[in-house]
Amino acid sequence: MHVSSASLQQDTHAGREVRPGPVLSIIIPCYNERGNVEPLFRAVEKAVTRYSWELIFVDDNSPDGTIDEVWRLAQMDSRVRGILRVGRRGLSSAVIEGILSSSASVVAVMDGDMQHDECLLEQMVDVIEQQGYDMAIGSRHVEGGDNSGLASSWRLFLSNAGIRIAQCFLSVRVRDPMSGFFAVRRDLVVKSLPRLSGIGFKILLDLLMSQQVAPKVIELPFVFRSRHEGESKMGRKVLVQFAQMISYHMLKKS
Ligand SMILES: Nc1nc2c(ncn2[C@@H]2O[C@H](COP(=O)(O)OP(=O)(O)O[C@H]3O[C@H](CO)[C@@H](O)[C@H](O)[C@@H]3O)[C@@H](O)[C@H]2O)c(=O)[nH]1
Repeated sequence: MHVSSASLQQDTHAGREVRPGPVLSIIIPCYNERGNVEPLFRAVEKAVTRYSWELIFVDDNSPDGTIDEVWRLAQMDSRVRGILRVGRRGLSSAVIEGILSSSASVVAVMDGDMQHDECLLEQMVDVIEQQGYDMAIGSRHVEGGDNSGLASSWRLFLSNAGIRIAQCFLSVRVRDPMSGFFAVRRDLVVKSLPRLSGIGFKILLDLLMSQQVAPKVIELPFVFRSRHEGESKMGRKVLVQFAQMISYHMLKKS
C-alpha cells in the first residue's frame, strides 16, 4: 500500500504513532441508490488494494433511505462516509461538496449504480501519482472502451450529440467529456472552484471548461456497464441544465 514518505517523516519527527490519511478519495453522488450502496462498497474494497482510500457518498435526501444504508456501512467500516444534503438536488454540486469534504490528494468520481468499472481506479491513481497527469478520465470512446450499458438508443443519441457539442468548447482534446467517471488532483479542483458552475449532471465537462491552463489529461478505456439496480435520473431538466452550464462558461469567458 502506498504511504507518502513526507507524512512518515513528519510523524517520526513528532515521535508519535502515525495513521496516514487515504491516498484516494472516491466520491459517489447518489439519489435513490439504496440497493447499490453495499455492492459498490464491496466492489471497491475488492478492486482497490494498492492504495488506501475513503468512499464518500453524497446523498440528496433520497426517499428510499440511501443515506441510512451508507451510515449503516460507515458504522462497520470507517473508510465509508456519508454526506446528507437536505433541500438541494444536483449531481455536480453533490460531487463538489464531496470533494470539499475529502482529504486525499487524488479524488475519483463515480456513479453509485455500478455502471463504472471500479477496476480502473488504481490505474487512474497510478497515472496521476507516477506519470504526472492532472486528470484520468474513464472513457467509453477510446480503443477498448464501450458504451453498451446506456439504457436506450435515444440515450446513445443524446450522449453522442452532447459529446460533439461539448468538444466545440474545449481547448484540450477529450473524446469522452460527458463521462461521469474520472480521477483528478484534488488541488486542481480546489483552484477551479471560483469558476465551476456546479450546474446539472456534467461535472467533468464543468471542470474542463473551468481550466485556464490546459491540464494534462489521459483517457483510459472502460466498459460502461448496465445499471445494477434502480433507475437513471436523467430527464428533460438535465438537458436544460447542460445548456445552462455551457452558457455559464461562455458568458464568463466573454
Ligand atoms: N446527490 C445526487 N446524486 C445524483 C443526482 N442525480 C443523479 N445522481 C447520482 O449520480 C449518478 C449518475 O446518475 P444516473 O441517473 O445514474 O445517470 P445516467 O443517466 O446513468 O448517466 C450516466 O451517463 C452519463 C454519460 O452519458 C454520465 O455523465 C453520468 O455520470 C452517468 O454515468 C448516480 O449515482 C445517481 O444516483 C442528484 O440530484 N443528487
